[in-house]
Amino acid sequence: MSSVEEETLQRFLDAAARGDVNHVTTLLSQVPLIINQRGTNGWNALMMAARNGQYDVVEELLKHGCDKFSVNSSSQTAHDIAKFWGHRHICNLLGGANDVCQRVLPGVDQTPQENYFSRETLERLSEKRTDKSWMEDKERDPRTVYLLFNNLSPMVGVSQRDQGERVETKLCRLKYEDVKNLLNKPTTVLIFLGVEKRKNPLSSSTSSQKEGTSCELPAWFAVGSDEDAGELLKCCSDKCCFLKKDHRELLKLSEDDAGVVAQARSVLAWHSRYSWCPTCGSGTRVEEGGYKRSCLNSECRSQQGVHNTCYPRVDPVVIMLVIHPGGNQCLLGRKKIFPAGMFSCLAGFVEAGECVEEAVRREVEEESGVKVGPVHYVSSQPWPLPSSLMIGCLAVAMTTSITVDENEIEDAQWFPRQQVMDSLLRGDRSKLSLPPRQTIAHQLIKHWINMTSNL
Ligand SMILES: NC(=O)c1ccc[n+]([C@@H]2O[C@H](COP(=O)([O-])OP(=O)(O)OC[C@H]3O[C@@H](n4cnc5c(N)ncnc54)[C@H](O)[C@@H]3O)[C@@H](O)[C@H]2O)c1
Ligand SMILES: [Mg+2]
Ligand SMILES: [Mg+2]
Ligand SMILES: [Mg+2]
Ligand SMILES: [Zn+2]
Repeated sequence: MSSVEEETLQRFLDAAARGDVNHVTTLLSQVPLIINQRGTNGWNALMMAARNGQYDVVEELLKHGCDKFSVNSSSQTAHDIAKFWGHRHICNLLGGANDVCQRVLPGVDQTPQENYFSRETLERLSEKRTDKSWMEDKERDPRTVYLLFNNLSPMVGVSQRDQGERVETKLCRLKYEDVKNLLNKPTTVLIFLGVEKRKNPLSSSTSSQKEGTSCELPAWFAVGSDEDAGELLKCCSDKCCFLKKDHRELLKLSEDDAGVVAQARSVLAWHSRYSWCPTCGSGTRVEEGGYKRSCLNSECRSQQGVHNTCYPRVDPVVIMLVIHPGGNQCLLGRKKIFPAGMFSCLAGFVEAGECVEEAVRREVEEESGVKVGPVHYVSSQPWPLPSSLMIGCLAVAMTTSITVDENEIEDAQWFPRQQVMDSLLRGDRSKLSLPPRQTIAHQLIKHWINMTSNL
């Protein structure tokens, strides 16, 4: 960032903190990108306004589409900051529909929580998946956006930002002309992801109007190909590459891009693992915009009734922060593959014929020997590696002695709340390091800390 840009950003942040709406609006019209930029302390304008109770500025920034989920270096959102400083009116503004929620569901925790991989920037329009001619028109439409995947890795461009401090990984958005030859190849898989969402989803009053307008909007497709990566990169004129096969690379995307990748990658992973009919072993045909594989054998049992083998699968996984009966410690474990010093929430696949609460109790007891009583759902997260749905819970321990199942985890311990806070909020990783903010494990831990700190 040049010194002029730095100075403009400082003036913008000061204006937000002071509540000078006019100055904020003027600077926004001159430098729109400034809206989410963060100053030296990691705070953006929304956080500054939230800290100082500047209602009008918060309203103006939201109107201009600022990112209300962005976090400062202590992992706090603007909502966390407003809550901490007691600005309830700002919490309501940042929480959106909280007032209505309080009225119809009194007592329900309203802390807005959006997990990485969860953001839906597209309207899936599932009813259009069977409309072949609409789909073909969309495929050829020059406004249509194509995302290209090679062996499940998305094609990205890499751009430097913020004086090289932060490197942003952005999905390459290709056009029909770029991919049309690839689409003709028999091994290419094409997935209809949806259409772009309208700016104001509440604006149309009837469903027929909604139908009319949504269908006009630009469509997005994912294209999966296992051909030579070097050849595929020629589809794009910009400098780009395929993300490395390390799952941490997927955590470098923006929230918007991560949401689309979660959808595309899970469906493509299903195609790559389920090429043959799981019921009779025959070949299959891709249908419904990539959301179904039908068996080619007309005698196959999967042709009758609804067969879940024909649709992309989602595997439920429970992930839980277990709280000590004393209330001031939580149970964290580590797998051998974790980086040194890192501990996380316990987790495990839900088994057939098992409810979420029982899966939590069973997995915790299997892995740590601790018996769990009440279980409370907090939030969920799609985890596209390849297609888990993480179901995040808080659970209360009934016993405290730990016996680690060494086949699954290497260690499990009770950690005092203060030590967890030091790591989470102050970045002190000398005694404990936690998973990054993009994981629901991190968000569950943060949720517990927030819940119990009278913020
Ligand atoms: N987003 C997060 O914060 C986060 C944190 C922890 C774990 N996870 C994910 O949750 C998943 C499950 O956690 P875990 O490994 O502790 O589970 P787990 O404790 O159930 O143990 C995994 C074992 O369960 C068996 N298994 C049962 N059903 C399975 C299925 N449908 N697919 C694959 N294996 C199955 C396999 O033997 C596997 O080795 C992990 O794969 C990981 O990717 C995500
Ligand atoms: Mg387990
Ligand atoms: Mg486990
Ligand atoms: Mg298990
Ligand atoms: Zn079959």
